Amino acid sequence: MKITSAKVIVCAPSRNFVTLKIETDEGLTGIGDATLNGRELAVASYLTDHVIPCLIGRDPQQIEDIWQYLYKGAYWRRGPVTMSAIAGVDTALWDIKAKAANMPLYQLLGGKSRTGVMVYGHANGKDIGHTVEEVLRYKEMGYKAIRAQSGVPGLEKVYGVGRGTMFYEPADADLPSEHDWSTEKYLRHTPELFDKVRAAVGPDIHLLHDAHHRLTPIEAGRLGKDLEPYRLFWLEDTTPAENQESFRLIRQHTTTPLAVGEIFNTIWDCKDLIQNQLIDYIRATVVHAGGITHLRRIADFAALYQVRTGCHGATDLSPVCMGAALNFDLWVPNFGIQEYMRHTEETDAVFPHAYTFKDGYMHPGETPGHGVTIDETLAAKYPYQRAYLPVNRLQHDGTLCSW
Ligand SMILES: O=C(O)C(=O)C[C@H](O)[C@H](O)CO
Ligand SMILES: [Mg+2]
Repeated sequence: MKITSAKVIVCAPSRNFVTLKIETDEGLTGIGDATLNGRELAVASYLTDHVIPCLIGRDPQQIEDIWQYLYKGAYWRRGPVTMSAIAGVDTALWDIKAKAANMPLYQLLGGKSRTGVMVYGHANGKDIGHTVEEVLRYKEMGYKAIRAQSGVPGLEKVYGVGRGTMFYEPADADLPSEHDWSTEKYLRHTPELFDKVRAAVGPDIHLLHDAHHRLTPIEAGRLGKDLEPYRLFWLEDTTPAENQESFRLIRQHTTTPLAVGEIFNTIWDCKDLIQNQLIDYIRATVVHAGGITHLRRIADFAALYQVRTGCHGATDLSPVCMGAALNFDLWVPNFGIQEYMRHTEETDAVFPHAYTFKDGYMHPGETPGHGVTIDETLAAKYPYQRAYLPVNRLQHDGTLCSW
């Protein structure tokens, strides 16, 4: 088999997505997600200008060799743009291989290890009362695991709390919007939020929370300790993880399970975190961590240290990534949980998919490949629209801090 052509499709059905489509001389095609929120066109150019010319004529069945060729062959390794581009290629190649085998991708990976993929949904409210209502609404919809985020008194805009309740979308402006931040207000408010949420939802629902990189390690330790009575499934991204060693300080202070890694792009970003057992869940995902080929490597390494997977699954990861991730999740032995933030109807129409949700669990479906396609005619009706993630400033003096 040979790759005869490949193209990048950029479209914005409610938000921007970058999709790579690969065609072969045997009529099989595959698609991969290569979306990098707020930097989409950089990946599109990387693919079109630098990767696609190297793919033509290659055998799409040699997935590992093509992965190594793109990773080592660029000389410039790692980084979100490079690794999202490689992920787009890798996902499309796994799609083709599974179609050629006439199997859903999870079968090719080794078959299913569970009956369904437990997912967590996002309950967001403007205040504690509203968040409690939303958590109960998610419980009613069948979710077994729910992330709770709430507005903080005295802060105007807070990560995780959007305008709508089902489709929170942080990339909301054609220049970055500005949020304000106060760690003191957040740390006062969050234990009270979980006190109320846990009392309302009962002991059996898994609760999660995302601190979105805003705390120092010692503040993170304090928050983890304050949340211990509410038995969280995980506390995510408490502090930026460039310095992997800093998680040791958090660990020394709390038994609340820790998750990190949605912005990681290779195994090197989490090597120390995993081998020192400083985290419990690794959030790396198909699209930003080099595709199925590399994510599988991270998960196998994590398994040695009893670290489980918890793939990122916000709306900026396209249904193509979701389909690939669900096939991965159904197979991976050390699975923990999968994030599931529903896409809008417009997005779902552009990306018809085989995956389904029922009673808190998802299934990738039985369609050969990863089970997601793209309607190119419909996609063309939604041209790219520049959209940035917000920036954050300390409320008291305007210092730029992590968003
Ligand atoms: O879903 C999450 O946990 C996030 O933190 C979402 C991120 O803010 C989003 O994917 C950024 O593009
Ligand atoms: Mg997050």
